[in-house]
Amino acid sequence: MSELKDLGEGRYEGLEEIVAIARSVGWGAADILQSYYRGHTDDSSLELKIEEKKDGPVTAADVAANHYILQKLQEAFDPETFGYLSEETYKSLSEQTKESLVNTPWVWIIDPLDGTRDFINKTGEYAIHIALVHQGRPIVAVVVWPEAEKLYSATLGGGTFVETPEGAKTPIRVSSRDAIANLSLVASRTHRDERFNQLLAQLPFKTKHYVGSVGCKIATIIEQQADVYISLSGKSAPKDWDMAAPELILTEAGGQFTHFDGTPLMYNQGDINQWGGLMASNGFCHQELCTQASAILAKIDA
Ligand SMILES: Nc1ncnc2c1ncn2[C@@H]1O[C@H](COP(=O)(O)O)[C@@H](OP(=O)(O)O)[C@H]1O
Ligand SMILES: [Mg+2]
Repeated sequence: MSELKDLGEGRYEGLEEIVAIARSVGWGAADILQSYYRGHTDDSSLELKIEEKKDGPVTAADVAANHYILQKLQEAFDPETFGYLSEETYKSLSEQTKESLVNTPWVWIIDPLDGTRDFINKTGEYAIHIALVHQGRPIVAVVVWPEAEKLYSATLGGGTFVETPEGAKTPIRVSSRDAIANLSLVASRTHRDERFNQLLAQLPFKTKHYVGSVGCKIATIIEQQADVYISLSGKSAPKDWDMAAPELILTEAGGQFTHFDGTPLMYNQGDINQWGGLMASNGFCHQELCTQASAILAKIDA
């Protein structure tokens, strides 16, 4: 691999080579997840074992895809230089390793199976997220939606592309709908408490859809089937690996992705939770949506 260089001011050298590797790893992981999803029952090693954990279910598919992604990335990107923050392995890291990860400038943030609940329930809405962050911000991202046979990839400043297993890589952009009353919202199917439902009920969107997996929700926005995704933490919050790759594929496709107060999401900061309200949109009414959501929440909380 040729050298990855930080040229300053958000410019990098070597991102194209890196995203090419991440894309190939993304397709490989999709094959693994699909063999579990399809349930090749003649092969008992592909049986879907499900474990209910505090943070939700973990399946044998999560574990197998995680193993494959880490192995492939670590072969290409020296673990001496690159940190690895993955949903399936984070919990088992020692406090010392977690601390040194925070001080590592280049970190791969991986969710081998986002939308595990939907994977188990066979809605087809599950995704693989692979992002490289530099000093807390994403610079390379891959999101694969296996059941749609689509892979989305982005590099900072280089745009977002979509590809199919046999097709060419083509640029993709968000919709140009620019009035809130014409926008369609996508939100979580399962992570919604009463406060979040009240917020959504008071926002004047044209339509509301509930889709599993953050990667699939952001994919529906860059495919122009929706325009806005909102996340609001409750007792629990989504994590770095849920947001890092989807964020970059949206912003490089022309959208915006921020906290309700307009500040950027920061990753690998020690607390892997992404607390509070997060707004992802096609960009046209972003500021107005953030202002409205904050005002509605302030009333709900009063
Ligand atoms: N409020 C919340 N608390 C905890 N996790 C959340 C969350 N909102 C979203 N997530 C995580 O984001 C992913 C997509 O969730 P959803 O489909 O509900 O949008 C899931 O990841 P995993 O499936 O990787 O565990 C889920 O755990
Ligand atoms: Mg996830």
